[in-house]
Amino acid sequence: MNKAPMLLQARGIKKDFFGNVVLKDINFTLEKGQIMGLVGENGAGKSTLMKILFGMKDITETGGYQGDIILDGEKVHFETPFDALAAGIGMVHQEFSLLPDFSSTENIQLNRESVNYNVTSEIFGERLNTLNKKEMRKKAVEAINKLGVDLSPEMVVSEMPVGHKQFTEISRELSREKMKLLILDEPTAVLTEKEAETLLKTMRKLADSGISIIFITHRLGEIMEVCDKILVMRDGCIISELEKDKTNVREITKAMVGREVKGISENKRENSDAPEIMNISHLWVNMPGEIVRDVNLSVKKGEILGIGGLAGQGKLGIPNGIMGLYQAGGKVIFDGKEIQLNDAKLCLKEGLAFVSEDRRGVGLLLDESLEWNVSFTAMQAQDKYLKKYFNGLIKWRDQKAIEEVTQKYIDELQIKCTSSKQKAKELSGGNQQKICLAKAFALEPRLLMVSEPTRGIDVGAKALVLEALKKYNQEAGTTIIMVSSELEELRTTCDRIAIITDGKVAGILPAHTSSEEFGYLMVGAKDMVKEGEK
Ligand SMILES: Nc1ncnc2c1ncn2[C@@H]1O[C@H](COP(=O)(O)OP(=O)(O)OP(=O)(O)O)[C@@H](O)[C@H]1O
Repeated sequence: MNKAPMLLQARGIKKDFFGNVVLKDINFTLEKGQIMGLVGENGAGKSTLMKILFGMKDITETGGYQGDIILDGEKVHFETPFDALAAGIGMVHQEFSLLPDFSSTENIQLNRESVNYNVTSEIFGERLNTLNKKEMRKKAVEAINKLGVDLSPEMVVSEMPVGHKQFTEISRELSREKMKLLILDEPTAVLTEKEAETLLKTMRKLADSGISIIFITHRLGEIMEVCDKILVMRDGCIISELEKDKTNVREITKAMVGREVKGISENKRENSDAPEIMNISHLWVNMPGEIVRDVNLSVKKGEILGIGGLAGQGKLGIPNGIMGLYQAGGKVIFDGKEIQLNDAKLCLKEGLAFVSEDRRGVGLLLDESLEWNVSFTAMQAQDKYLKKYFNGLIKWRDQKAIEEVTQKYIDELQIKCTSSKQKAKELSGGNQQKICLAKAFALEPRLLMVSEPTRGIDVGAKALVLEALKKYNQEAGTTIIMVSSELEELRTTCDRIAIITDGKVAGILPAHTSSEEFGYLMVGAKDMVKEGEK
């Protein structure tokens, strides 16, 4: 068989951020129509390498890079994403680069019309009036159809659940003409299994039409399903290059972390006699795409209660509603006292904490240090990590306490950073997720809600994060409500799992119940379930 022509070659790529070397000597080639998987632990350097290929300002503003990139036989050096776009490279980033106040159609079409990558909404607003909206909608719908998903072209980005935002990003790239290379940085992290499957199929179609794809994901099953070859990165180097047909998930994992990865120990606790700590009755939450209609739940003190279900059924709406991030109604009683809904600050004061699934949107203060991120909410809501003078009249940051608590969680969660003073935006995605957890732990809540806690976390660190939640639950006695789209992760971490369908509780089963039974609840076949409370 003839080898496909080469599209891309990277030769001796090196990158440091102010002396911190994050890419050492990267060499690889990519053929036309080939899908290359890029895997590695959190902080291995995957996103940095892709940002170089796409001419991102994080790279140009930090001294550029060394080495050569050859595209279609010509040496290229992109100073801005526009240079990369003009050369036929598209990229879907880990963080969304959408305009929140505009619809999917506008986002899909505007970025390709735009002349300035970071152009403000005001300018877009004016431009919008002069554009042919009917034509734009038609093209956006074409791109959405290419992807094969159920996405409303009219929905405004700020009201979309994360999965829809991701599809808008991908549709935007698909609407570009003359695309040669598509870079997808963890595109499936915010998608459900079914949505991810759709995306993988589209990727295969695109590759068959001659477009090359670089695909970063922590879900190794997806790598095996769709890639032709796999590059494994560790600590800024390429550790191995594997052909899909000659490798397996175990070998890839071992290459990534340099050791065999231990599974997560199973939770076999049954504490049915524990008293109730939270009672949720007739809860409704107006979270677009994750509407909660009528949820009734009793949470037991000291347990880890899992909340699962298919995307769009309302599981994400529950913690978001209780914590006041979306409009909610109904009654929530916590430790004998009714929680005032729609007031996030009051919830924090009552001893509730929430790690959102939307890490960048509500999770982090990106321009601030890790110390500030970990301690800020506790300082603001609970007067923690403050020194008080004159009977509390004057409060001042307790720098030593702040440093200590941040360092404690950097060690426990193995957060990869240069120091606790580093800015949050400089951390890799997975390590940012760990900071979100540290921030919640630092609040020492009586009840902690976590939503998609392992999103973007590598296979090695996943067990670490789940074990950290269990340890925190056992040692501090904190009750945890964990929302996740990964049933297996719920089954190994929780005591009981409630499945949400159509905005209501379809049933609650002990975590050790078989996946099949949970599956029945998810698809509304309650009658098929044998055991549990239903
Ligand atoms: N703007 C920046 N300034 C300083 N350091 C940075 C910056 N961007 C990334 N880094 C560092 O470069 C290293 C590699 O990060 P990168 O985001 O490439 O990792 P990754 O492999 O994509 O990880 P993840 O799987 O968690 O997304 C990390 O140690 C990170 O802290």
